[in-house]
Amino acid sequence: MSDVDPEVGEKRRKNHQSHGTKKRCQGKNSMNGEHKESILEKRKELPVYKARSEILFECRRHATLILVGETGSGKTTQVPQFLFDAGYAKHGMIAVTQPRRVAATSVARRVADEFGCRVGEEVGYTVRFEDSTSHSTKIKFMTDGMLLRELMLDGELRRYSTIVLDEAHERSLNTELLLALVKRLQKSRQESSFPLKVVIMSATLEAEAYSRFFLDCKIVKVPGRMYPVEVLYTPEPQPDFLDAAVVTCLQIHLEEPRGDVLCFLCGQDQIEDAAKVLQERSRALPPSCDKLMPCPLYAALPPSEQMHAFAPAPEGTRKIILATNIAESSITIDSIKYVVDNGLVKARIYDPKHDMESLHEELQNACIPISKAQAKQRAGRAGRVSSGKAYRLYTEAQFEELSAAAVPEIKRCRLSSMVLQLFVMGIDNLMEFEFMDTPPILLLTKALEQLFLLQALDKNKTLTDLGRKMAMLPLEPPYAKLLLSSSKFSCSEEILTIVAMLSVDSIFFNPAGKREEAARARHLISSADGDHMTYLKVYDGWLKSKKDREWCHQYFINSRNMKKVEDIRNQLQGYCKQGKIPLVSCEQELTAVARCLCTAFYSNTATIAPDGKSYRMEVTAQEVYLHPSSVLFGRRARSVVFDELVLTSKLYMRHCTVIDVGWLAELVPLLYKTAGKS
Ligand SMILES: Nc1ncnc2c1ncn2[C@@H]1O[C@H](COP(=O)(O)OP(=O)(O)OP(=O)(O)O)[C@@H](O)[C@H]1O
Repeated sequence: MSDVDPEVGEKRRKNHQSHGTKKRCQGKNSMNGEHKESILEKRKELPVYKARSEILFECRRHATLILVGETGSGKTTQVPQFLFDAGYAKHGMIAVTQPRRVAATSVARRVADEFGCRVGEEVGYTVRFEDSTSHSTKIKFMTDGMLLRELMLDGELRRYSTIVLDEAHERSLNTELLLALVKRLQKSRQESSFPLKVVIMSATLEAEAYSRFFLDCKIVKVPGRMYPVEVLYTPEPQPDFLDAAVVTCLQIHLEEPRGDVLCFLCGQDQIEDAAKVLQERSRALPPSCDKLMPCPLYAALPPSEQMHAFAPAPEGTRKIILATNIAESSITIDSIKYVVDNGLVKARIYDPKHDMESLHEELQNACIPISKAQAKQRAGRAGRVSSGKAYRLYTEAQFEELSAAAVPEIKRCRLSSMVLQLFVMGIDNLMEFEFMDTPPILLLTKALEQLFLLQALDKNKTLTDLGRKMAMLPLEPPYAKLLLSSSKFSCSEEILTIVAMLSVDSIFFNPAGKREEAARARHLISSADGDHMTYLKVYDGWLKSKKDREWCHQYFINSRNMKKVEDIRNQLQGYCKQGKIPLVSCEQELTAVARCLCTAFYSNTATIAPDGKSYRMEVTAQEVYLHPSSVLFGRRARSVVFDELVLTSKLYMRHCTVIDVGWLAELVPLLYKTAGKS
């Protein structure tokens, strides 16, 4: 493979295009000469473009390359095109992984535009439930979860000549697993006639640690950034981040020159609250002032609505994008000039000892401080097409106290899903498997134990048929087991609804000032059998109302989330059909649903204590409480099964359903007989 001169690269591309489909020249995205020239001019200004020869030179010499360059310097958009121009896509595709779907889809659009094709032609993307690639695709953006899925089906990944792991500083379980598996795959392919090229990229990565893991591979550091970003801190710590964020956005709107704002908040609830407050306060703005347009951006938002954040605002309007950390890395929204950073991120931390997720602060604001690397990434969303400002809603001293990088998920999350994926790939000796950061033994043991009790592994720690099927579903193992067992209990239609309902943030509104009214309305639609059965009633009621917004309003139900539920339900139904899981309904025989829940959430069962308030878990005798949001709260149900245990001020059971403990020995003999509870 030879390095190519940039102009030659352009020529090669032109030639390549002339062999392509006629559609490209006729399609919407075919570029006129002026647009093409201006894009090429902009590309040439990027720091990464200037380092092109060096990058390709080192790429040729080394199997693995680590590339570090400032945010916005051009890593994501340029490097895949350099590799293409240098011929790396001749014998296989170039895969570029992204931690999130919004990044994969938006970056693919930009690169397709620069490349001069339509998305899905030479440049495409694959994210969960959406594949925009074709036979002509050479550069494929994808979430790291999708590449893992492909690895499970084809362990050699022979369709790819090159894998670019972008935003590798984000140590999610998926990135972690990919780093380890790609290293392993590279070793096995090195000996074949089809070696695998690996490029690892980020603006904020501890390059030396990654280099050590990849056998002291080459690090290329690209100097320079596009435009300066001025960082401003608050003089005092902020007691209320939501209020501080709203006030800062309004201040920017009143005092700063044109340019959109990207404001980081924790989760959908905060975003919706902030959008409402901004909407209300903007009515009091002087008529001479530009209009203000709040624009939510979070993972649960349908992709078509997420795209509003990327579209230009109407003339005379300033867009305020209210986003979770899905907008933290990789994406460019070209109009962003100001970033407001609350310094927090929603995070769950798993406690293996008690087998529960602990949430920090109160449930609604389950946030932990971000790392310095994340703060840098957030600020880096400005300064990409012009200079910008980052308003940090914390003091400089608080910034200095932040850890350099986030704790990798492999050290703090439930690992059962990851372990199951490894087993499907034939990797069952976890102690010898080379992770970049070794997971704590307790987390691994808990994962193995959970998979055994879910019958995904047998007593010899061998993957079962059920385990293999579970791994193919895009769900955490207990939910996958729930769905796979449901036809045996003749309630797959009901379980599909429940799993879809549990996949969205919350379907109930609980607005401040109207809490009692909301509770009364919820009571009218609740089921005395518990939360899961209430979800069934709500979904049924919503369908019968013909998805009426007024009906949702009456019961304080989030109609947008209900649509999301329907969407997820349809997708899961598709998986059931593929996996030949019969779709059957138990009609009104809801005991079947409760029994099915026990098989998946086998250890999450509890019985009321003599005080009539607390509960004792059946297996561990741990003291737990019904969460106040449960419809069973205050109803003194005798025994319950629940799907989540969370620690706030007490240990709370969330999503609870009434059961008969007598079922357990029959349904989960592996646990209840050995625990002497039968
Ligand atoms: N959609 C877009 N509209 C306008 N300009 C864009 C767009 N996408 C990218 N750019 C330009 O290309 C530059 C490089 O973006 P790119 O995503 O490749 O940078 P990066 O180095 O990967 O950044 P990060 O580390 O933040 O992911 C941006 O700074 C911007 O100038």
